[in-house]
Amino acid sequence: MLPYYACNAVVLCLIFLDVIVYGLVLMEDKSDDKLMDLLVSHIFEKHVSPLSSELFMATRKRACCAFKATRALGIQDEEVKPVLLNLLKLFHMNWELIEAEDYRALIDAYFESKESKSGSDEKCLMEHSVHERPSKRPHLKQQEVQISSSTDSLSPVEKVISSSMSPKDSTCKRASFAFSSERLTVEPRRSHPQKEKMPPNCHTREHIKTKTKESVSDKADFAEPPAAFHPGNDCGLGSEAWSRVGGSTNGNNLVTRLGSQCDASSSKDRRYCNSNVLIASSASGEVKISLNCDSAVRCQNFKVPDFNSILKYLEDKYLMTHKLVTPEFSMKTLFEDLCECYVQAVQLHDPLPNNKAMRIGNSNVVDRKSTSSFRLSHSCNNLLKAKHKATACDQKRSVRSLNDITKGAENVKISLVDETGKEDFPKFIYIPQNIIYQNAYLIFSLARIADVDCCSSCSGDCLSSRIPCACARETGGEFAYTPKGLLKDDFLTACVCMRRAPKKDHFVYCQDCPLEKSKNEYLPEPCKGHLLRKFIKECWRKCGCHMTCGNRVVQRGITCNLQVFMTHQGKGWGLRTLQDLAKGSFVCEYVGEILTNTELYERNIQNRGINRHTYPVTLDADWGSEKVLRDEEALCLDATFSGNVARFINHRCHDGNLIDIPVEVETPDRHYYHLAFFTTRDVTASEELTWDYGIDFDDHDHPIKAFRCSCGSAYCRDIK
Ligand SMILES: C[S@@+](CC[C@H](N)C(=O)[O-])C[C@H]1O[C@@H](n2cnc3c(N)ncnc32)[C@H](O)[C@@H]1O
Repeated sequence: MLPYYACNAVVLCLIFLDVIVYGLVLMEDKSDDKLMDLLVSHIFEKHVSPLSSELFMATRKRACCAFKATRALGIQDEEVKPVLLNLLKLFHMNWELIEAEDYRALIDAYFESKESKSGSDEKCLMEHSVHERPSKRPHLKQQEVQISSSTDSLSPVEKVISSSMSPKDSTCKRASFAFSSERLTVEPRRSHPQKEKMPPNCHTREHIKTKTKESVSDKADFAEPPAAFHPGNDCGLGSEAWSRVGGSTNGNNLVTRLGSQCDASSSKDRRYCNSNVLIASSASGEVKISLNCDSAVRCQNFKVPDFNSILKYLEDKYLMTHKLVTPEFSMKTLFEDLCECYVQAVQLHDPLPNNKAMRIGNSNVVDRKSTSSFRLSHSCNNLLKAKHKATACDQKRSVRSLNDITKGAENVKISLVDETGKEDFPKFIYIPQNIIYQNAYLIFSLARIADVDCCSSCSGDCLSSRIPCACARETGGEFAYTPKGLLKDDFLTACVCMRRAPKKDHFVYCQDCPLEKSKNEYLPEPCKGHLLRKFIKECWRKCGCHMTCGNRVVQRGITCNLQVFMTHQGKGWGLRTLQDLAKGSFVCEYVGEILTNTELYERNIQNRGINRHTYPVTLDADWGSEKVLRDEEALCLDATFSGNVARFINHRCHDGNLIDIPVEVETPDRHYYHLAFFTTRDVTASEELTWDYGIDFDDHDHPIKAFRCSCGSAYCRDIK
């Protein structure tokens, strides 16, 4: 209990504060007085009947709110005035239309009026309109710049950050999200040099930031422990797993509320009432997003809407307003992106064991203490990036895409997108099949395939015959594929186990290792060992079966919908699937130039010192079975200059969702074979496809030049 005098002091302080705040409100209003009066009289210029003071005041208030919304974008009232007058005329004084969607009509009209101007202003605004248009909408900007003072009243354990409108704003119809998971929105406290350089008509997020009372950067603090609280019933996420782990303060479980509140009482329009977005993550890495639109629930005749149609509606709306050019944009991917980013942000900011430095991107090693959110945003997706990037007219950011990198060479188109808009398109020649570079010794001849190695007496589909044909001999008398074209579970499991947990006897050591020999002809080092592999043998030309035979999967080429994209973890380009893939699906083959190891070694020497991605794989699956291999028989594939889409598949230590399996097609020996990628588990649309390159990060002699791994796997081998 507080003593009586202390209570009085508190009350007095509150009154004093109120007076100050009220004074500020008045001061601000006073400065606008003239303009407002002038504007309202302009509005009613042609008004014939006597104007009631109520109507005058109501109009004044609405105009005031409109200016507030545009001022938040750094636009001068004077500039908005003619636009507002025009719109009122156009809409026959219907304010609702102007106020709808956070004054979108007004803001769009303002920018459109600006765009039609000539000169440098125009150029700047054009760029602005392309890259900044989405953020013209105040509620979106709010997501990034406003933190509610109401968060102060929340318990520190919750750290739930929601937005609420200040008392001054409460009469304005404006829905606002405070996008402010503390750790997602931290910014370095520094001045922005671009701000000074910007032309006066470039209204940027930075402008907005300066106008908000309390910017995110003032609030956030990296040093604070991660927010964690029990996502109870109120957030609607109370599944067992979540509630079980919730409430702990170990930093693994996070709940962030992106709230939107507005004075419902003052808003007749239900669309602008309370809503909030809640994101929770569990220790196991799951992320759940809960949308709470209580105003919708309060609607008469409330029915649960079909979520897909809401997503479709949103997609259309965003495609229109954001002018996104990527054909793959969908709300689903946006949400997935949001989850991914959330998890990344969480991972990146988890305390590191022994205070070790944390790595962000390819080669950046930064001390945790000096880590700024600028780096965090660099490694996160563009939801976060946008916040930092779109600060000036000269900083372009637009999605760039290619429709088909294969130029028609594959059965399917493979698109490429760069959501950062910053990367040069990769330079290489797309080839759908391996080609010999120079010295590799390869003979594809029917004469080399003995009758016992093919099924000339078969017809139709070998998989449907009661007794498996000779082509199944390689896989123990059973075909590796199911009738649906997937790898059989047993076969896949055996391959994955050999790869992930190889036993000693899974390695073979060649007497005269071609890899070592290629480095030094005179004093070769002992062989480091090659992993024994399981092979698939597909039917081929000498076989009597049909091309649609179930034992011809890899040779029929890519059938799934793939996309090359710019990763957000500093890995460069990556490959993702745009469709769900069942476990055991064939994805693509690794295609490149067929080189001898000596040729590859020489290429690597030439490229030494050049900081670039490398793309070789060694075809060493059977090197142990022959005592000595001639140089021209010890082969590898290099996709650096010529290759297919597989050249974009990034490495993931241990638990990649793809596995590479050797496939014999046209040659009976195993000096040359195809390397085909199959999924190791069910993969969902938009997941990045990865495989374990099998590299030892300490072996600097490995044909794949060592890189700092940012695979994100819990089993990453490159943790130093
Ligand atoms: C076969 S390429 C993969 C495609 C490549 N990311 C690109 O942009 O073209 C292999 C190169 O990608 C990069 N890379 C692949 N996986 C990575 C990972 N887990 N972490 C960091 N870099 C990676 C490395 O530079 C590596 O040399």
